[in-house]
Amino acid sequence: MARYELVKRSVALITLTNPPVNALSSAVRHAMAKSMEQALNDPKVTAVVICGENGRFCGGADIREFAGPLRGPPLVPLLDAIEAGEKPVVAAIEGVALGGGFELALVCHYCIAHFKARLGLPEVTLGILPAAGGTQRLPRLIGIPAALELITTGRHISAQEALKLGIVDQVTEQNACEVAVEFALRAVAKPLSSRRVSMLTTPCPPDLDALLEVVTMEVKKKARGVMAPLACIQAVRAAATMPYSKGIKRESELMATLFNSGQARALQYCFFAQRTAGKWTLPSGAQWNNSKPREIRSAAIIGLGTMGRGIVVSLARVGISVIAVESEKKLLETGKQMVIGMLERDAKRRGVSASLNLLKFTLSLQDLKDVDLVIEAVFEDMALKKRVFQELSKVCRPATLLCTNTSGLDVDALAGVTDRPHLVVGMHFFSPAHVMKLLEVVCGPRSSSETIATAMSLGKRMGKVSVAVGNCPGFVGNRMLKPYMDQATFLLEEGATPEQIDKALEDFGFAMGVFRMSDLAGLDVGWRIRKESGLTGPDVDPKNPPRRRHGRRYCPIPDMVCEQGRFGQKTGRGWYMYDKPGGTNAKPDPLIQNLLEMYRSRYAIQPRNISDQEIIERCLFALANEGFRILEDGIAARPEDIDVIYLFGYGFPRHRGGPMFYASMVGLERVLERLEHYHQAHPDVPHLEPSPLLKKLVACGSPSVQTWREHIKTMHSHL
Ligand SMILES: CCCCCC/C=C/CC(=O)SCCNC(=O)CCNC(=O)[C@H](O)C(C)(C)COP(=O)(O)OP(=O)(O)OC[C@H]1O[C@@H](n2cnc3c(N)ncnc32)[C@H](O)[C@@H]1OP(=O)(O)O
Repeated sequence: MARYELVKRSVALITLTNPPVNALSSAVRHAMAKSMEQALNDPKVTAVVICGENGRFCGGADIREFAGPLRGPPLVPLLDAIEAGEKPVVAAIEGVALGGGFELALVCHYCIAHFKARLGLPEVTLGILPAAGGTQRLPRLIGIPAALELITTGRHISAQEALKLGIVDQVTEQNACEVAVEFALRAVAKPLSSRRVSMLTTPCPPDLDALLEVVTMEVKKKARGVMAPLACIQAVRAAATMPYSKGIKRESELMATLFNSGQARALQYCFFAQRTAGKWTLPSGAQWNNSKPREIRSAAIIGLGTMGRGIVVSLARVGISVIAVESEKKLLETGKQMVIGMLERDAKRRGVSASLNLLKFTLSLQDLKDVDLVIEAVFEDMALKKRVFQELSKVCRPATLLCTNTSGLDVDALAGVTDRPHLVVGMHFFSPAHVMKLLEVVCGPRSSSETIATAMSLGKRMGKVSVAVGNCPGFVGNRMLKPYMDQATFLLEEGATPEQIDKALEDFGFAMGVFRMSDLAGLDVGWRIRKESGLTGPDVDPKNPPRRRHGRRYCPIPDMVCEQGRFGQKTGRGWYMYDKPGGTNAKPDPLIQNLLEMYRSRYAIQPRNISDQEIIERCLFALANEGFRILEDGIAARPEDIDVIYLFGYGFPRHRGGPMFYASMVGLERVLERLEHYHQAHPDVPHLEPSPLLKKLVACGSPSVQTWREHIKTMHSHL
């Protein structure tokens, strides 16, 4: 857990040995305390160097230990003792120094960082604060504004930025540990008092209160309802207004308010859920760690619409050659100019040169014969996609992978028209594809494990959070969206307004309520799909009662909104009104209010007052209920996968953990009881009928979300 060696006859080298990130588990803290004691008591030792094994200094506290009672030596006295010691201690930072790892570096009298190292205090992203003195030492070292920024955002900084800020003393391209040992030898004779950061006076701006007020407002706006950043601000205020001994107590009190909070549990769950999602498995036994992905050097994108353009940018910026195909010269030229502009802007932002040399634009599918992988991103029309896949089968070499960027169509039906169904997989990107982190990798029943491994690994290479899902209409994300949006429109019928529903969802933590989000996405897409599936338009069977389809409740209000040419932000009108087409400032529209009133009076619906609680319960429990069905159907392998999809693709608030974690936090029994209640009130809404898996979990005593998988006996796992 910590290795102790004497090097150069007088330097104690303490190496943290807790792979993969040398987290400060209780065993590591114990070993460190022993090693430090040995070093400080050994007269041969004149200086100490602390480093981490395998080129990683320290990833911070062992987050897994937060779930149970805290054991082992506390970190604060250990760190205080290191700082107070009479022998110089040098941190040799390679890889990462995060959280408690960064706090450890802050108590060392000197820091040497490898030029590729990253440092940061990401505790806030885990719902806590840096409680091993980080909130007290960092402001003393780099000042209040810079410390506030790092602590409230959790941003990682490079070694170069750390040098500029005065956090590290030297950046090296050599072995940081060797450089640190030499540095330590030179430091032996030097006085240490000015190197003890807790003894420094915090440089305090004259307008401290105004500064803290501005940061508080910013934080509240960015992370609505999230507690940890606000507690971080209070802790930093203590660093500015109190001596270290009092400030550290304040830090600890604030940590106590966060440590066992639901938000901290949710955020820590998100951290592990994201990592769990990468670990896909198939019923065949193939999985992430036994299936080798193919190397992808070249790719082709068919279609240069919004999605296609974003995918081209995502591929090119990670060094993959891309051939982009359009069907008409004008579309090709427009797409080309937009892609070039996007890549140039992206490169400028990242301070690199745009990889335009990797791009080729063509009107001919024949040019694709040698590429490793094709992603089709044409219009969401099955017949068109089938034609493209048939063509691709003819022109591409037999080993080329064929991927479809569809948001819900049958991937296996597309595989069926090719000569290589095992090489076909869905890659559902989210718009804009070069910005959104989520990728649903849709595994058809015939997709090979190598194909899935390749799509997952390509997603990772593009910086996406990739989740493997089964093949069913809408896959996971969009399948769950339907009951959520249905509830929102039913609530409109019953008396709510779009702004009331959106406010309730935004107060819950969504960046955008369902109606604002729909306006942004465009209302015409859903309308076209509803027309094509005979739910609205001339194909509706006139024998249907007006607000029913296929024996279920149906709300035609979204169709009525579209019939007025209100397609959302792009037309300047949707559920809200905007200053102009493309405007983003949503204002409630009296015309929508009129439409709702006329609608209710036409169908003799007596509007009622609807509470925010009902809005949240009906929208979010219906959402989670569909998630349970998805688990039953084997379309998602684990609740973590569903939650990750909603966190990264649909703006579900991270401090709530995702829809499935949220349901577990509310209590499955309560969710079941409320769904039963609402289903009784609305028996013609099948989505409100509690799923068998939910009932089963409640009958099993509502086990923790991490163990649900053991209770899912899927007969037809698609994953
Ligand atoms: C008395 C209690 C002690 C209190 C001490 C004072 C309090 C301090 C607060 C903290 O320090 S909170 C922790 C702050 N640190 C972090 O948030 C860092 C989290 N980790 C990362 O950001 C990344 O893992 C990384 C370090 C940048 C490495 O990224 P990479 O992509 O290379 O690997 P991953 O796949 O993310 O991780 C590999 C593996 O390691 C697990 N893991 C990573 N960090 C931790 C950690 N701090 N604790 C426990 N486990 C960690 C991760 O889950 C992966 O494991 P898996 O099994 O593959 O899921």
